[in-house]
Amino acid sequence: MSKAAIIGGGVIGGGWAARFLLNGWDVAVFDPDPQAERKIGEVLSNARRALPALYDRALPPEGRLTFHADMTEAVAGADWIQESVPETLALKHRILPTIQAAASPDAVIGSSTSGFKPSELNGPGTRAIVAHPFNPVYLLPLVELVGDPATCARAAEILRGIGMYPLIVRKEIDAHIADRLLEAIWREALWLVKDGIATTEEIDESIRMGFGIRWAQMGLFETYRIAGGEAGMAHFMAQFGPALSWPWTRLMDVPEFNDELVDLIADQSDAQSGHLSIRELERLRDDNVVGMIRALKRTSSGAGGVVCAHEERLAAPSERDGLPITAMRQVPVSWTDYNSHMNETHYLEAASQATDRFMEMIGADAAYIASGRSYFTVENHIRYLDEVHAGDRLTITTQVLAGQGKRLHLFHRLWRGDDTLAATVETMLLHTDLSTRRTSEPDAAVSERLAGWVASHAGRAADGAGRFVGQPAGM
Ligand SMILES: NC(=O)C1=CN([C@@H]2O[C@H](COP(=O)(O)OP(=O)(O)OC[C@H]3O[C@@H](n4cnc5c(N)ncnc54)[C@H](O)[C@@H]3O)[C@@H](O)[C@H]2O)C=CC1
Ligand SMILES: C[N+](C)(C)CC(=O)CC(=O)[O-]
Repeated sequence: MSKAAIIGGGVIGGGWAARFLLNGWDVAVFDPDPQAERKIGEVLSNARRALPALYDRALPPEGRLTFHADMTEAVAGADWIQESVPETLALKHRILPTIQAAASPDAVIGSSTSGFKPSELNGPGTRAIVAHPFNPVYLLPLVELVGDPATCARAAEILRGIGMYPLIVRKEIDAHIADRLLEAIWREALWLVKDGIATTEEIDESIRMGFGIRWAQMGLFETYRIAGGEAGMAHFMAQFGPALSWPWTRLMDVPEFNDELVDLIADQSDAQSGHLSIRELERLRDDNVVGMIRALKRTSSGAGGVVCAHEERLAAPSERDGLPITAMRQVPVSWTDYNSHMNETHYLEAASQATDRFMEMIGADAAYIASGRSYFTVENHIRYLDEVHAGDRLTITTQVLAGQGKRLHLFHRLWRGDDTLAATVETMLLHTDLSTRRTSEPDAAVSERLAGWVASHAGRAADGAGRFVGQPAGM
């Protein structure tokens, strides 16, 4: 079991704790704030409802969370130590030598700093790298890594293992890459509010109704390439380049940071969002982010591509009761309904995932389908046996009832994490030629693999198979 030590458990430390914990790491937290345990508990309960919802496979079982009054005790034996104390260089200079002294020689020591360079953070004898994440750390994959190349390479591999996207910054620079970009927008936004051009709410609308949606899927340069039309990037630059010297920007100048500016922004922000608590806003943000990343999974773009790659790495047991496990996943909140349990449609969605996996197992995989052959479902019978709730782990086994010629007859069992049989889904499929859309014989290799499964499941009981709707119990 791997262990992470989180030094400073505020907004970002809490997010790191959740990211590691929900990916099966043990997590030890040191934070002198007496409220730290409560705050991390609240962040964790938001993370538990959001992170598994990105995945169509189950995450590993959660690790163990401990809180420590002594920093060296938290750090002892950790494979990854993440410093997330406030953004003050003097404080980081006090903390890092203590971490270094207690750390295992090969532990990665990361700092969440938004802006300090490794050469500023490290003094004699400390060897921290920058591992700068984005809020919410448990959902957003990006981590900027800055520092010693060998340590960054090792850190990158660990971060991929917990579903993150490490971006190694080629040369250290104040505020790394993303925060330099964010700072430019932040500065311009502050000017617009201070000068009475726009309110905080209007600026937020200008982002979320337009370019904010674009950026999640293609970033800046690819979007602008498209904006150049068929002539592409060179044309885009020729057309909009002159604006660089027009009065479109005040980026070289910053508004004076004083109480008046803080009050102006804070008052408008309260008017805009003060009717929701921070935890409510976090849940709203998380639900939206999950929905967007799931949409990006369909084209394996951006953060969606990172989740797809991570999903491939998530190992699942292969067998239960002598039957193959064809799906293992957690139930997202979005699958539940007004009765506070998993809605009927998603029993079929989960079973359909199991059918797809079984098709892969007999060689009717993506390449086979691309070659013009597939299976079409012609009938399903679902028995809803018990309730399933958000966050429950579902394990699905698949039994082959018949598999000769064009016919493939499957019986899926949906097991809840507490070993309760929650549903069975009986599915009949017919092999189909995708060019004629008519049934056809599978190819010899698929038939042969299927025959192997038929033989190994022959004679097994399948309680509940072959039932019809309305059939009295016990019949
Ligand atoms: N808030 C954000 O959006 C982001 C912040 N960061 C960086 O993460 C770091 C932490 O920022 P936040 O989490 O926002 O701050 P925060 O104020 O929410 O949390 C800081 C935590 O550190 C604790 N702390 C204070 N002194 C400590 C000490 N001596 N030892 C251990 N813990 C101590 C505090 O009790 C608090 O819980 C900063 O370096 C910041 O630049 C990075 C990415 C985003
Ligand atoms: C405002 N901030 C500089 C602390 C922001 C970050 O560092 C990253 C983020 O999550 O936006």
